Amino acid sequence: MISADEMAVVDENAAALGVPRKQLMESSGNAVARVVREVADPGARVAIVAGRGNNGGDGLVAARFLSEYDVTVHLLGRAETISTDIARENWAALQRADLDAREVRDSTTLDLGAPDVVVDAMLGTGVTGDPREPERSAIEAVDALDATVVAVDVPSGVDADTGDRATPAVDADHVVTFHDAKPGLDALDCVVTVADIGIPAAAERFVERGDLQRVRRGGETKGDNGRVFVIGGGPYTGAPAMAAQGALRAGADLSFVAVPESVKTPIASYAEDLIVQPYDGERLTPEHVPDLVETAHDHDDVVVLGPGLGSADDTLDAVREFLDSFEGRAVVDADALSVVPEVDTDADLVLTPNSHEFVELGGEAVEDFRGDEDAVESLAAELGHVVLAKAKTDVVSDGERTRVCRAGTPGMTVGGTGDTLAGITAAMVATLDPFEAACVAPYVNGRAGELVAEEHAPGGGLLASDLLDRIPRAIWGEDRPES
Ligand SMILES: NC(=O)C1=CN([C@@H]2O[C@H](COP(=O)(O)OP(=O)(O)OC[C@H]3O[C@@H](n4cnc5c(N)ncnc54)[C@H](O)[C@@H]3O)[C@@H](O)[C@H]2O)[C@H](O)CC1
Ligand SMILES: [K+]
Repeated sequence: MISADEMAVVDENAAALGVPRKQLMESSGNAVARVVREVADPGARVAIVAGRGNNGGDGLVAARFLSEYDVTVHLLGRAETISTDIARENWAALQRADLDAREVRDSTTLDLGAPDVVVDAMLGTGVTGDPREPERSAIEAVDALDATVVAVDVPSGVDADTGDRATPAVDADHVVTFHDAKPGLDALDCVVTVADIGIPAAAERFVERGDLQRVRRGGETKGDNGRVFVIGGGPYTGAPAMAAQGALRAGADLSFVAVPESVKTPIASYAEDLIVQPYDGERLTPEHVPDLVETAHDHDDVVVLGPGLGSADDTLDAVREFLDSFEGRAVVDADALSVVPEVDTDADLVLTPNSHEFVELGGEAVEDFRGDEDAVESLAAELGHVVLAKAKTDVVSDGERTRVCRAGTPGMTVGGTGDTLAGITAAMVATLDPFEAACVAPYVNGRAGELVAEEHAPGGGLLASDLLDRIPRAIWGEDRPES
């Protein structure tokens, strides 16, 4: 089962892997034609009613695979209003091939004749709201016919995710859906064919640019896009600042940094955008914990626990106590990771171990997580938290779902890229399900590194701080062609 939103992610990932949508459309149209051949003999009259999106595009492709039938294509609107390049190119091919393809400029003049089969290629997963004209009249015309109806992807007027039927909606005898079953088709009283259209499994397994569709920028008031609260500092100062800036660059509205008084000034000097809240002393100790937990709970912050904390005994005691009493969402990184197996926390955690910390957490020692994804999956299942295992190839698992992220560049072995990743992850956790957040964050971090390498550090010498101002482009950048 796959939702329409998830299908759009997989579609774009297939394109990123070199299988463009036009190729998928060719396979989709071919699959529709195969079902038409199952339900009608050669010579039968086939009316293909096409909308102006890619659902219509599938129908236009199907027309080319039905040469032994008496096919008429009815495009619901003027060709120049076709909404995607690939559908428009398929319309042009029909015109040049001199197939009987007509533009229906006024839905009241729609005359489908008396076809044996109707292909419903009007509305698919891109439908918004109840069918509007001309699709509305066309659906009523199709339902009034005494013909076998083959719907493309989903009957027009039916919601692919919920199965809800708009008024009007097509009564289909057959539905040809693509790649995976759609939840909304289950309850329909018709024959459903799930057609493989050549999307590689990798389009779901690997995190690619399609996953960026998940990144949400929501509400209008400050904080709607997340508040991140970095608890770090201690011996090291760069790490908490880098994590806090990474969070802002990835879309968080506010980024707070709790660090020892002793390092407040250098951290505040890194970026005026950070709100530094010092705690007294030289490092995190248990007496600081109640206030930190209260602050995090009061503001529903996504916490980043760990950057630069160091591993003094009383600091690790403080981490233990924090996790014991914190019930919100947190990214746990660096020195804070080692105590996670010891505490039974109610918090929703995303753990971001490198290969050394992975073993400290109880994971199996592996060369690279790629090829040993099971090790990550079993550790996540054992700990009951999302694990983002970082290496040349990152592997993310929540104990059931496991995905692989290959984005990045060799120069990213430099110190600090784990800190930017922790901040990006927290920003994503603020608006996404923790597993999805943990999948898209390393893609963003890796893509930012690739942009740095492309622009000014091709051989190496990349600084983690170089990633920061590339993060927005990695997410919302201009290089995301319609594919
Ligand atoms: N991997 C795959 O599953 C593939 C699926 N394909 C097909 O693509 C459609 C989705 O195409 P999309 O262009 O996103 O949207 P639609 O064609 O479904 O509809 C958009 C189209 O219709 C207009 N529209 C939207 N809402 C309404 C409405 N309520 N009333 C009237 N008109 C409406 C809108 O303006 C657009 O013009 C999917 O279903 C598959 O069939 C790809 O072919 C390849 C891979
Ligand atoms: K349809």
